[in-house]
Amino acid sequence: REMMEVGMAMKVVLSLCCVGACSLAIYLYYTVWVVPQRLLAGFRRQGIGGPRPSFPYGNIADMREAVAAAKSAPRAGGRIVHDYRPAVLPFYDKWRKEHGPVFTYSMGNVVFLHVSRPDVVRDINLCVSLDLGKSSYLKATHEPLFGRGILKSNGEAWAHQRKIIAPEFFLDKVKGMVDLMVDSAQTLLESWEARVDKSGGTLDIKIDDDIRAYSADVISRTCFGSSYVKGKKIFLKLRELQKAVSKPNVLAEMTGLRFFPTKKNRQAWGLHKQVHRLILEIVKESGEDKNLLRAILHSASSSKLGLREAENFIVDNCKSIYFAGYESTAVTAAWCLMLLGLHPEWQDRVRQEVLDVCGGRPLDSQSLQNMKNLTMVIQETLRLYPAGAFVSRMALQELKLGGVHIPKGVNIYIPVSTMHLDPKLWGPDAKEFNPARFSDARPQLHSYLPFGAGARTCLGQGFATAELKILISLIISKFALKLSPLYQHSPALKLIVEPEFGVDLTLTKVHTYDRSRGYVKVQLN
Ligand code: HEM
Repeated sequence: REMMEVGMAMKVVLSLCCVGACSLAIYLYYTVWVVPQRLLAGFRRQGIGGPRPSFPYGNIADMREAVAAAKSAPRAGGRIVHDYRPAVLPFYDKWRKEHGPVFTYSMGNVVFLHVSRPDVVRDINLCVSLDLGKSSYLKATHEPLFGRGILKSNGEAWAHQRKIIAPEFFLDKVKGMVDLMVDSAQTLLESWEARVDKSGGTLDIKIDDDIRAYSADVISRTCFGSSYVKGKKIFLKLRELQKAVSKPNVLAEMTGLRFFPTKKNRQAWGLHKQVHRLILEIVKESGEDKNLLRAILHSASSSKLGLREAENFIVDNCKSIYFAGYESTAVTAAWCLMLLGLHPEWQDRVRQEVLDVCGGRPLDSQSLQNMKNLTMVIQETLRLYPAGAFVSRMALQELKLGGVHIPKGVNIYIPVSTMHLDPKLWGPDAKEFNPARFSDARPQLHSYLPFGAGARTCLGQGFATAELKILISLIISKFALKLSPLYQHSPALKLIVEPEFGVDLTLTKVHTYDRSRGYVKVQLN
């Protein structure tokens, strides 16, 4: 009898396990396949199609195939092609040809709406509702890098962070940072000058590390009141962290589970802990300067947050600023110098302009404003090489934009380069470097998106522009640049689009700075 009871109990347990396993399988099938299929069917009913997804990864295999094919395709025979889409996002080109400028695709159970139709983009730009948030795709993968800081948060939490951080980048604050930025640039200029002199007047140089150090120094000093030397470890760790999380963790994205101790996860968690500790050290040592760090600390201490939450609030927002303010500006400066190296005629125009505007006086915010050619060169760099490949959003509630009904949970991706290279918007020379196109006041307001769109637009835009103008004007007024034969043009999408092998330039000194006479032309042999 006892044996029978044990047997019965075993049967019950087994049956429960079977029921549990079946329910889990049905649940997974429902979330991974049925829900996204319903969303896609809803779009098809509106006449919006897209590539057919396969179970369970959607269109990921198609995307990988297209990337592999693009990698093995022959290069443009040494010619520099500014359109980075075939190299970086080859699948979009194919899908856009097949399905038009608005189409759907899926990655795992996440549904994407690709939008490159100007009227829909304009509506996204104009939408200020909190129901349109940041895309949650890759949130699990990127968690160690951004946490719940301003870059990735949504709703009231985001609005609160934006209110604290945005005023620190208003124009009057940026004006007050110009001297610090010029100071940071001196280190780079002096080191390049010494190296050019040492090598007999001309130097081949890979510029990226020096430019990153400049950008890191600017952020450290202006926002955190500390020097790059102090912040250096943070930047190095953040860059490692960026590399560690630059590939999607598909399993974590599909299941929401991030606790598998895979090698990549362990590496990212370790780096995250180290950065957390380093940022809190900077906080402890910070003085009473009125800077961004003070504003964040003040907000954390006046909110009703527990110690742990307050620390996370501080660290996540500092990490977001370190990352946002450092990478994209450094990469944009590198692309800009590459383009000037290719276009000596624009280099001459900018050099002359700097001499005319400054006349040997130190740079200030007014002279930066008067540099029209330089402004156009930077705008054109950001049009051809926008660091952010997409503007990404998510419908946190059901929305209607540009006449398209978008259900809750759908991710909206605007491919920035496609908007920037559209010949209907920018003319037949859209793929060429022609800064003069920006001589008309703000062309293509809603289709020029290097700093994003609408309520979530980059709040460091004025800061970044000042920082870029200072660096480029000082470099151009001292050196003539030529693109080195060592340069390999290969834009690559890491988290942002960067030159895969860096930028190699040949520098020759053209002016030297004399305290009494300002910039003095160097006599070239
Ligand atoms: C050339 C340099 C830069 C480029 C190309 C750039 C680009 C962008 C882009 C595309 C976005 C997303 C906007 C959107 O989704 O609509 C963004 C957001 C942001 N950027 Fe920048 N950025 C640059 C420099 C900076 C700097 C220097 C800072 C600060 C020091 C900064 C701080 C931020 C912040 C905090 C956000 C998040 C805004 C929010 O979600 O409310 N950026 N940036």
